[in-house]
Amino acid sequence: MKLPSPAKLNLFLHITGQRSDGYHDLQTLFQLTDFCDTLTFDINEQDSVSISPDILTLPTSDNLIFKAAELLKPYRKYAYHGVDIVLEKQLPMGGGIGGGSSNAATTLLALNTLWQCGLSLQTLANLGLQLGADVPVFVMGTSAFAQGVGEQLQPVELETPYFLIIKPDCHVSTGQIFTDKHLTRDTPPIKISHALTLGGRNDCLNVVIKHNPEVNDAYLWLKNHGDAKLTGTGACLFLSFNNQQDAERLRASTPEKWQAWVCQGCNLSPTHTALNQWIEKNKA
Ligand SMILES: C[C@@](CO)(OP(=O)(O)O)[C@H](O)COP(=O)(O)OP(=O)(O)OC[C@H]1O[C@@H](n2ccc(N)nc2=O)[C@H](O)[C@@H]1O
Ligand SMILES: Nc1ncnc2c1ncn2[C@@H]1O[C@H](COP(=O)(O)OP(=O)(O)O)[C@@H](O)[C@H]1O
Repeated sequence: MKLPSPAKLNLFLHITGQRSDGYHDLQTLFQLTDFCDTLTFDINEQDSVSISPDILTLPTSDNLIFKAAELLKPYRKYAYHGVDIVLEKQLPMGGGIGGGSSNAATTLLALNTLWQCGLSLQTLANLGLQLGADVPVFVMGTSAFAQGVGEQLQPVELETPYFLIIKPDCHVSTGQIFTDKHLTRDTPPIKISHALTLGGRNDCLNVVIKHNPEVNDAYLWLKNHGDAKLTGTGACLFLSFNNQQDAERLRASTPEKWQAWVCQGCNLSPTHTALNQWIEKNKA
């Protein structure tokens, strides 16, 4: 089973409060995209989980793909079933586009079918939340307005523009951003109708820029060309376009020190589209 694993963008990200466990309450608009990793799953009968090729900076036991598979093991129909997974990585890691969370969600969705676990999407999303706040949106598989830490999801139909995504050459620590005392933590909650018509801003932007001069440089450059935004806690920035040619043109002139990609927004996750096709094709 070969499935795409998409990136998300946070079209805005408001921090509305802080919980007693230290985590922050958010309101965000998740837009799914067609910018994807690819995962191939091959069931084995040795009860083992393998991931190839190795990622030098990421031991297998820390890989969210491995953690997702281990989380699903108790629900397998046959306890001897394992899986060999090949990961074709395209999405930059730790860039605020949710690649790790997306890979975890794709693994939960694939193995729920291949291991015949029979869990509902909501149960898979609840399980996935243990791995990261962004896992549920990828499991549920639609662009969504999210609240809580990102697990209270209301599916939405968004426009599907093209995006230029750029990645400054630095790694933003999400923990450092959320512990900065200057972070805005009291944005008044908005209603979904407001979110869909008027949008919002990214409350993390100023703190991210303060700690990461490379993000500041890239933000200033992108801002010259339109309404530049930060996704999640960065480091990636993005700009939307009505047509692909304009996005490609700006990508071609992006300074070489920054990675840059063009993709399109989508309302249904490419994982779900491919999984549904696989299920249809493999019906007995
Ligand atoms: C900010 C968001 C928005 O989509 O995206 P990313 O930039 O990571 O993609 C997510 O909510 C990121 O959630 P998640 O992926 O679970 O965060 P982690 O990297 O595990 O969080 C690192 C640390 O940040 C703090 N943290 C994280 C999320 C949150 N809602 N409140 C927090 O206070 C916690 O101290 C946590 O230990
Ligand atoms: N399969 C994976 N792909 C990417 N990152 C992973 C994966 N498994 C674990 N990680 C870890 O999760 C961190 C966050 O990754 P990612 O979801 O890509 O970024 P972000 O949370 O910034 O959107 C990475 O820095 C990496 O250490």
